[in-house]
Amino acid sequence: MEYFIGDNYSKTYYSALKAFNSGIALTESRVGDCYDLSTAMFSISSLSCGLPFIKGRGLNIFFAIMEVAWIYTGSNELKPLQTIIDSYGKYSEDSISLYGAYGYRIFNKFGVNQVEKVIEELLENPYSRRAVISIYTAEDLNNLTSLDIPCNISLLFKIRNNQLDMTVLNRSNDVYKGVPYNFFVFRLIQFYISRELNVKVGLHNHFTDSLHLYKKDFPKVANLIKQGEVIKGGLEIDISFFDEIIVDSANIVGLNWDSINSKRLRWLFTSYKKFKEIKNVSSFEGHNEFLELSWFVDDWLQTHHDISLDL
Ligand SMILES: O=c1ccn([C@H]2C[C@H](O)[C@@H](COP(=O)(O)O)O2)c(=O)[nH]1
Repeated sequence: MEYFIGDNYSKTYYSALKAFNSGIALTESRVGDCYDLSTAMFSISSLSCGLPFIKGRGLNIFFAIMEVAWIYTGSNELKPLQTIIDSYGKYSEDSISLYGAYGYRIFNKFGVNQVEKVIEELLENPYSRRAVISIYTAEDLNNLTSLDIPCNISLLFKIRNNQLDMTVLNRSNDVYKGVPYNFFVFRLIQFYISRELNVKVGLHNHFTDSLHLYKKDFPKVANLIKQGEVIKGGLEIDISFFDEIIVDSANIVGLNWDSINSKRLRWLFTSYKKFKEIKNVSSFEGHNEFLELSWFVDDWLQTHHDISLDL
């Protein structure tokens, strides 16, 4: 078992990438050969929204925010995610919905709003050890040919020291493409519940039974490691960012980007739309006003489009 413990998402995530630097045996998997580190546990104490920033990683900030808003609205529709990542349809059986959709399972699918139930339980019994959100179900075992079986299987909440701790249980985790987005989306659920309970947001624990890196992504990770430290001392966006995403979640997911209330979110999505049309960096005009987001945008532009905002 590997442990990655820290007070900064970017630095802790970076230490997990570094763990793939040493001779781990290559194993086969459903979707290609990978290096499997086996069980791993992250435990992060931070006041950020959970999105790691590593220069050169080229994380898709537009997708990350779309996914978190999509989960918050309890949707299982493919379209919002496909709007950002064209190829996302490969995870859908009917080209309309996603079988494993996390938000749909958390809020709707089982006829229980599990977030509200957890809030009720912890308000009534602050010492409860029964506040559990289930994502994976027995039904999934009967449907293993699905293109989208949930990887994060349950979320556990406990109030300790007047803080809301969360433990995410994960069965299978892609360290490169899965972990950063998984941190961010479940951090929103932790934030929302802690806000409703009026307690501080606490530890973010994330256990996986398989932390792996696909062979095809190994050179990119090796490059990040060769390049050295996390730029900007591990940039963090404050967790209050979720307040803005929650307010605008329907506009984000509904693609009504001109109507987004938050200035920085409206800038992000309308600029993105313009960029898709004109493929020119000028679409991100005014970026200096939104520095934290601009670091992500710039890294995405540099990594995937070979252009820069010159921050
Ligand atoms: O939220 C998710 C969803 C998927 N994956 C990755 C883990 C695996 O690499 C792959 C799913 O493949 P199976 O474990 O289902 O074969 O996607 C994640 O890391 N997080």
